[in-house]
Amino acid sequence: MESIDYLAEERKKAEFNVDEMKIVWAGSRRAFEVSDYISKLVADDPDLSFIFIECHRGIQGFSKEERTMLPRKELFKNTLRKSAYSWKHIIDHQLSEEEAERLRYFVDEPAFIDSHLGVFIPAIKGQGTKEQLKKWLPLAYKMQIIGCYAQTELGHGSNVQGLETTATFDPRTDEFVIHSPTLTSSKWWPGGLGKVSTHAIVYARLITDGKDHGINGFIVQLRSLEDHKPLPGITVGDIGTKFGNGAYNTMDNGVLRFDHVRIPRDQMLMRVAQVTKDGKYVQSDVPRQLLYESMVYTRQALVTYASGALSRAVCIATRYSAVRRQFGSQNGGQEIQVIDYKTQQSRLFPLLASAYAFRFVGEWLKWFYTDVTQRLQANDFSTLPELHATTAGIKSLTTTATADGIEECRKLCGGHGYLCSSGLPELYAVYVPACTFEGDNVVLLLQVARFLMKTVSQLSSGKKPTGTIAYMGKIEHLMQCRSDVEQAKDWLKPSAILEAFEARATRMSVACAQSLSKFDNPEEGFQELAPDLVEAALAHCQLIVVSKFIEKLQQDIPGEGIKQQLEVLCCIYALFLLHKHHGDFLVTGYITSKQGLFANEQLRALYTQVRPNAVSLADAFNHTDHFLGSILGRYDGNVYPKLYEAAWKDPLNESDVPDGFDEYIRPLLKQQLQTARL
Ligand SMILES: CCCCCCCC/C=C\CCCCCCCCCC(=O)SCCNC(=O)CCNC(=O)[C@H](O)C(C)(C)COP(=O)(O)OP(=O)(O)OC[C@H]1O[C@@H](n2cnc3c(N)ncnc32)[C@H](O)[C@@H]1OP(=O)(O)O
Ligand SMILES: Cc1cc2nc3c(=O)[nH]c(=O)nc-3n(C[C@H](O)[C@H](O)[C@H](O)COP(=O)(O)OP(=O)(O)OC[C@H]3O[C@@H](n4cnc5c(N)ncnc54)[C@H](O)[C@@H]3O)c2cc1C
Repeated sequence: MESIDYLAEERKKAEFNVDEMKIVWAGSRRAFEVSDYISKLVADDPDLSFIFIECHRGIQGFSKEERTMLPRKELFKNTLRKSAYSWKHIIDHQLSEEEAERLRYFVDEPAFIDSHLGVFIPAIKGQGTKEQLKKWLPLAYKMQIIGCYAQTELGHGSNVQGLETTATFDPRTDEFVIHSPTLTSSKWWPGGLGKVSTHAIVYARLITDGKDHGINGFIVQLRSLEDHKPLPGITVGDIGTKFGNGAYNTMDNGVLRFDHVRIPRDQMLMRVAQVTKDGKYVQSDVPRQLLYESMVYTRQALVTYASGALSRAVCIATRYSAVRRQFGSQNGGQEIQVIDYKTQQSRLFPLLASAYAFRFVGEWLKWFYTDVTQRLQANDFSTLPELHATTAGIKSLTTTATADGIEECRKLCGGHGYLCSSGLPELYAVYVPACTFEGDNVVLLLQVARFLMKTVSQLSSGKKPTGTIAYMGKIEHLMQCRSDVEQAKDWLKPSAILEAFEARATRMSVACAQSLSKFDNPEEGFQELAPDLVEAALAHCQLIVVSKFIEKLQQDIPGEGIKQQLEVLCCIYALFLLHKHHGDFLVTGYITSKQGLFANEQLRALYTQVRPNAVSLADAFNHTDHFLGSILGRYDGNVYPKLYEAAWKDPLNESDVPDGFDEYIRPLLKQQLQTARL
C-alpha cells in the first residue's frame, strides 16, 4: 500500500537542494553513498533491524521501538547474535573499514565491538612497539581475540595517576605479576569486559625492583579461547543494569580483579617505556602522554558521533513539530503547527544549527587528529598539547550540548516525547554517559583551562601562539576593541561574530590568569578559581566551533541554495550562543546591551528564514525510519495511527484484565461496595 506523505507540503517549501545537502552533511559524495547504502541494508535486513527473543510462543521478533520493553538477558543475547551476524556479513562481503564502521553504527546498539574497535585496537596502535602491532593487530582485526580497555577502577576514573592495580616485574621468570591489591583497585566499567572480552589492555602501576614507575598499559588474557571461562586468578563479571530501559544495557560493562596473574614481559605495551629482561626500566624519547593517545583518538571520534545523536533528536522533534497542531483554528480551519510558535523555533532551531556545527567541527577535528598523529610518527610532538586540549574541550562541549539537546527535543514533543516509542527516552539514556566516559566533561574542560593559562603566561615571553590559539597573538587588540555593530543585520558579518567570540575568550582567559597570579600557590588558585576557568575554557571551545563553521563557509560549496542555508545556520549557532552567554560578552565589555539586543533581534529574523526549510534540513541528515526508531519522527509524518497501533503492543495490553486483578483490585472494589452500602 502506498503511504501518504503528511509532510509533503513542508518539503515543497524547501529553498535548497536536499540531495546536495545530504552530501555536505555526510562529508563527501562517497561518504554519503556508503552511509546511505549501509543504513538501508541494515533497515531492510530483519536479522539486523529486529530483536528476536525466544518466549513461550516460540521465537518472536520485536522492532527497535519495542526494545525498551525487553528484559536485559534477552537483549544482550540478541546483541551477541547481531554482532556475530554483522561480522559474518563484513567478512562475506569483504566490507571496507569505512563500511564496517557504518554497519556497526546503523545497527545502533552499544556492544562489545565498540570497545574492541573504538578503544582496544587504538590503544595497541598508540602504545605498542612495531613488533607488538605485528603480533596483536591481525588477531584483533580478525576477531580471533576480543579486547576491552580496562583503565577505570572502582576507586579512580578521572585520576589516572591514582590507579592502584600493580604490574610487578619478576626477573626470575621474565614475567609481570598483575594484581588487584584492594577492593577499590577492581577494574570497573570497561565496556565488553563483563561477559565477552578474551583480552584487555589493563592499566597498572609498573613496579620493578621495588620502584613504582607510574601507570602503563599491559595486554592481559582474561578468558580461555576454548571454553571462555576466566583464566586462573581472574574474577570477572558484569557490573549491573544501567540507566534507562534497553539503552546501554546491551553492553556488558564489567568488573575485574587479579590475584597475582602472570603475563610474559613482552605483553607490556612498550612504545613509551620498556622493561629489559634484567628488570631495567628504560624510558623512550617520546612523551609519556602518548600513554593517553587512545583517549585522544576516541574523544575526537565522539565529536562526530555527537552530531549524529543530536541530528536524530532534532530530526524527530522537527518533523513532529510540523505534524503537531495546537490552538489558533480560525473559521473552522486547521490549528497552528507547533513549529510556527516562536518559542518552539527559539528552542529547536539552535539545536538544528548545533547539529550542523558539530558535524563540521568533527570533520575538522578528524583532519587535525590525523595531521598530529602523522607528526608524532615523525617524532614531532609540538602539537600534541594543542590536540589534547582541543579534543578534550570539543568532546566536552559537544557531548554536553547533545545530551541537553536530546532532552530538550523530548520536551519539544510534549507528552508524546515521554513515550519510549518516540525514540527520545532511549536515545537520551544511551547518549548521556558520553558526558562521563572518555573523561568527565568538567575534568576535560579543566585540562583546556590549564592549556589556556599556560598559553597566556607564555605570551609575554614572545612565544607566538598558533593553531586554535593563534587568536591570542592579537591580545592587545582583542583586550581593548569594541564591537562596531550598529544595527541587527551587522551581526550577519562573519568578522563581527568572530571578533566577538575571540575578544570574549581572550578576556575571560586573561581575567582568570590575573586572578591566578594573586595566589602564592598556583595549584590552590587553580582549585579556587575552577568554576571561572571552566567558563573560560568553554568560551575558547565555542570560539573553535564557531570559527570552524565560518571556515567551512569559505570553502567552495556547490548546490542550489546550500551555502545560503548554511550561512543562516552558522549565524543562528553563533548568535544563539551570544544570546545565551550574553552576560560574558557584556561583562568583558566587548558589546553594549543595545548590541546584545540587536543580536537577539537578528536571531528572530533568522528563525523566520529557517522555518520553511526546517523539515528539509532535517531530511538532509538522511536518517532512515529504522535508524530513528521513532514514531514521532517518521518520514511520512503519519504519527497518530501509528502511536495508537503501538500502544496495543504493550505487554500490559495482552489481556483486558491485568494479572493481579483478583489479588489486589477485586478486594479493593469489594471494599468500596461495602463502604457504599454503609
Ligand atoms: C574494521 C572496522 C573499524 C571500525 C572502527 C570503529 C570505530 C569506533 C569508534 C568509536 C566508538 C566509540 C565508542 C566509545 C565507547 C566509549 C568507551 C569509553 C571508554 C572510556 O571511558 S576509557 C576511560 C577514559 N578515562 C578517562 O578519560 C580519564 C580521564 N582522565 C585523564 O585523561 C587524565 O588523567 C587527566 C587528563 C585528567 C590528567 O590527569 P593529571 O593527573 O592531571 O595529569 P597527568 O596524567 O599527570 O598528565 C599531565 C600532563 O599530560 C597532559 N595530558 C593529559 N592527558 C593527555 C593526553 N590524552 N594527551 C596528551 N597530553 C595529555 C596534561 O595536559 C599535562 O600536561 P602539562 O604537564 O600540563 O603540559
Ligand atoms: C557507560 C560507560 C562506559 C565506560 N567505559 C569505560 C571503558 O570502556 N573503560 C574504562 O576504563 N572506563 C570506562 N568508563 C569509565 C569512565 O571513563 C569514567 O567513569 C570517567 O572517566 C569518569 O571518571 P569517574 O567515574 O572516576 O568520575 P569522578 O572523577 O569520580 O567524577 C565524579 C565527580 O567529580 C568531579 N571531579 C572529579 N575530579 C575533579 C577535579 N579534578 N576537579 C573538579 N571536579 C572533579 C567530576 O566532575 C564529577 O562531577 C565508562 C563509564 C561509563 C559511564
